[in-house]
Amino acid sequence: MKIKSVRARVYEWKGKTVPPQGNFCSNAMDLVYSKTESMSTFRFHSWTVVEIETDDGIVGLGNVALAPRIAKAIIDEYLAPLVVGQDPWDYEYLWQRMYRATHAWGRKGVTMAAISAVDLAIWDILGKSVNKPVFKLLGGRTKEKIPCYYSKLYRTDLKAMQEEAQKFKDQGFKAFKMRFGYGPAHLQVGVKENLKSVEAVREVIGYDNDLMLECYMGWNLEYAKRMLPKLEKFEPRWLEEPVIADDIDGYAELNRLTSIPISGGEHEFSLYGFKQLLDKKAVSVVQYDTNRVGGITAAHKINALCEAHSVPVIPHAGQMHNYHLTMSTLASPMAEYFPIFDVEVGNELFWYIFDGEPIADNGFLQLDDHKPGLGLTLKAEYLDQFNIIE
Ligand SMILES: O=C(O)[C@H](O)[C@H](O)[C@@H](O)CO
Ligand SMILES: [Mg+2]
Repeated sequence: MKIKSVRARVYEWKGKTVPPQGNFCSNAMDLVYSKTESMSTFRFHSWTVVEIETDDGIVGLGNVALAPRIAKAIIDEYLAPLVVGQDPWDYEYLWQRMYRATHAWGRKGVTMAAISAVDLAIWDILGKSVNKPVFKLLGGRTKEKIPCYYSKLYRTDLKAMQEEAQKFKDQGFKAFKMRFGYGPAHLQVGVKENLKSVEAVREVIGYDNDLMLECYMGWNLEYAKRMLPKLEKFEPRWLEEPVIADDIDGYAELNRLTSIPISGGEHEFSLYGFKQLLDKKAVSVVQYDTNRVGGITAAHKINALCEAHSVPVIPHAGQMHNYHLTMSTLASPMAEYFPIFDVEVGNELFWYIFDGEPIADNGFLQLDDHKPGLGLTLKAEYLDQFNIIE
């Protein structure tokens, strides 16, 4: 079997979007003075879809959501020529080819995200060519079904957050991730507002359910050190991305400082990036995203590294490409889950592009032992709400 063609298209959403309400989500831009709403930098309203076809007609589907137009350019210009004509079963060789050929300017960020999308499509081909789901090629079924946590609860008004938490608690979720809305720039008022939101959500979900707290790189080391002691009484399962991804020593100091596990990784890339996080004991929960970190070829290696360090892997953002990794290892106890809703920040946009994503049932996800590859197809229903760039 040989790779015959690589097609990368950008799906740009032109449909309705719900503008962020309230103090929506603390984020890395909060500390940078600007007249625009700080979260406006972090929109995922377009997505790159990669289709790789083999000479015997199998089509593998990959995707990438970081800097989609740039990712497409990198795939078209640099990565496609490296894999066309090659055997997809030589996936490690192909991965190294893409990684090393772009090493002078790649390694992390959008280049690794582009490599991830190609690698996902290759693994989709491998599964389809032997009529097995990808997780059966990685380690098989390690769970009867995958526990997942409800991930949204952006910082709107407290009553709305409580209603949202109640709605999904009633749907059987046993774990919830909420977003802080305030950081260092909001002074003591922001500290109080952050604590009020955690108290409000705990009031609804109680202490028999897990609560995770998301900072999305919006704090800094000094602010996090002030906040952590105040948060301990709420018994969070983890505090996520309290500092920017490059502040690995900051992560490590926080992770040593308190009983609250520090999590991160959705903005880290490659096996080497996670070796550094783990060697420095910078995180207690690893959250790579398989469509960013280097695809399944890289994520599978990182799962083994996390197992050796006894650090759980709970990949960022759910989605099928992550569920196969979670299903295939005991090192990954659960998955993130974004339910489908009107397009807002855009984490949920994949629901409008792909068919085949599992719907959570009573806080669990199920994968099909007999659905080959990643198990996704392209959805036709919303095509008229996308501009598609070939
Ligand atoms: O962990 C997450 O789900 C991410 O940080 C979100 O993708 C981001 O949009 C902030 O909520
Ligand atoms: Mg996050």
